[in-house]
Amino acid sequence: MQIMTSSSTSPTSPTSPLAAAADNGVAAAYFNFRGAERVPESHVWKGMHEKDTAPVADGGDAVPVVDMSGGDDAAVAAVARAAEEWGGFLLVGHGVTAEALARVEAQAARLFALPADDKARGARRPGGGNTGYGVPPYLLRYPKQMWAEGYTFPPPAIRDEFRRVWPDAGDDYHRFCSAMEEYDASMRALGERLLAMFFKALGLAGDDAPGGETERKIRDTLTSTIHLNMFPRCPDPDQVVGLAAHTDSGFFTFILQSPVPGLQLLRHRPDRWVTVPGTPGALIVVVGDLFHVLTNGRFHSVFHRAVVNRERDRISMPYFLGPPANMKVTPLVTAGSPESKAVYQAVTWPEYMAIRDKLFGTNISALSMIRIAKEEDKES
Ligand SMILES: C=C1C[C@]23C[C@H]1CC[C@H]2[C@@]12CCC[C@@](C)(C(=O)O1)[C@H]2[C@@H]3C(=O)O
Ligand SMILES: O=C(O)CCC(=O)C(=O)O
Ligand SMILES: [Fe+2]
Repeated sequence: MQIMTSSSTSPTSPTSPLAAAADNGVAAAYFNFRGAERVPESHVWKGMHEKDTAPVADGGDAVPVVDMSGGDDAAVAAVARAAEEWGGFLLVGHGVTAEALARVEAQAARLFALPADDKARGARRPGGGNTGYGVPPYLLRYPKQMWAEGYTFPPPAIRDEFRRVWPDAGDDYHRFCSAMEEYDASMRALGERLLAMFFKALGLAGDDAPGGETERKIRDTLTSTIHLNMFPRCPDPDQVVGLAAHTDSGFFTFILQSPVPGLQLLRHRPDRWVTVPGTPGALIVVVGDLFHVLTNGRFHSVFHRAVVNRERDRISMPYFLGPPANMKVTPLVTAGSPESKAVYQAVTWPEYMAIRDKLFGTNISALSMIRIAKEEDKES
């Protein structure tokens, strides 16, 4: 079995784009998952499945489902409850057909099925932003590797980015780009609708409502990032993790997961992982840390992770929505909110990522770091 790590590739093949990237700590070459008969030590996670407990008996572990088919207003109460109690939910009746979603997923599958050298042309580059084929920098810091391949890109860059993978810009390239553009257009439109629903749920909607100005500003400047995940089937799924537990850092994320389940949400008291069903045509919404801050803690971000499967490859396509890099995200405090003052410091997305990065490996969460202590609260 061949194990490719940054240390084993870089000295021997200095011309490989992956090696060059790895030298700069930007991307690591992936292990060759295809046909792996056992899990190498580099990918073994100990104690990963400790919190795998039986679902609580009272039906409380059924992931909330929000159905938009009866109109957005009718679903606002369900959105509010799910965002407050779970920080995540299944979204159905959203108008994007299961067939359209399956088409996009099929294109992602074709990208990952390309020969390793083709994908390597798209490797993350130093100074290339959060873009390219490879492990996002934050995840590179874990001592163990995850059982996944990933490709990250901002939608406006689709055509340029994938010329790296398909330099001939043939039919495969065009089919892939069109599918991703279609996914972008659908998710962006849905993102704006859901944003409006979130604001209604907060009691802040409407142009002359207290949040009207903010809502418009957020809607008009929303940025998006697509991250394609491929979790190959694994000979020993209990030893590995597809994607380690994390919260998303932006506002909120749509996740298209293939009918193969694997996404789990963390629930508390007792701590346990709840598997999100692979409902065809459903999208999963997870609340991110900056939305937690914006709503002053009323909606909360949710820890989630992806586990892998012995029989089938699994694809997920998170679509991250967030503010532009220069926007200070400031808690919205209104009469209806349980807190009468902001309990979080205003932060930009990059500032928040830097805090989270610094705290990596500690038990301190980045959100708690920017939480305003009650004493300070009284003084201000
Ligand atoms: C727009 C985003 C959102 C990012 C960073 C950037 C691109 C890649 C995203 C992820 C994907 C994997 C988990 C995560 C935690 C990671 O390390 O990279 C995500 C992160 C975040 O939500 O913070
Ligand atoms: O694979 C999934 O369902 C979730 C992916 C995810 O959480 C992420 O990429 O941030
Ligand atoms: Fe995530």
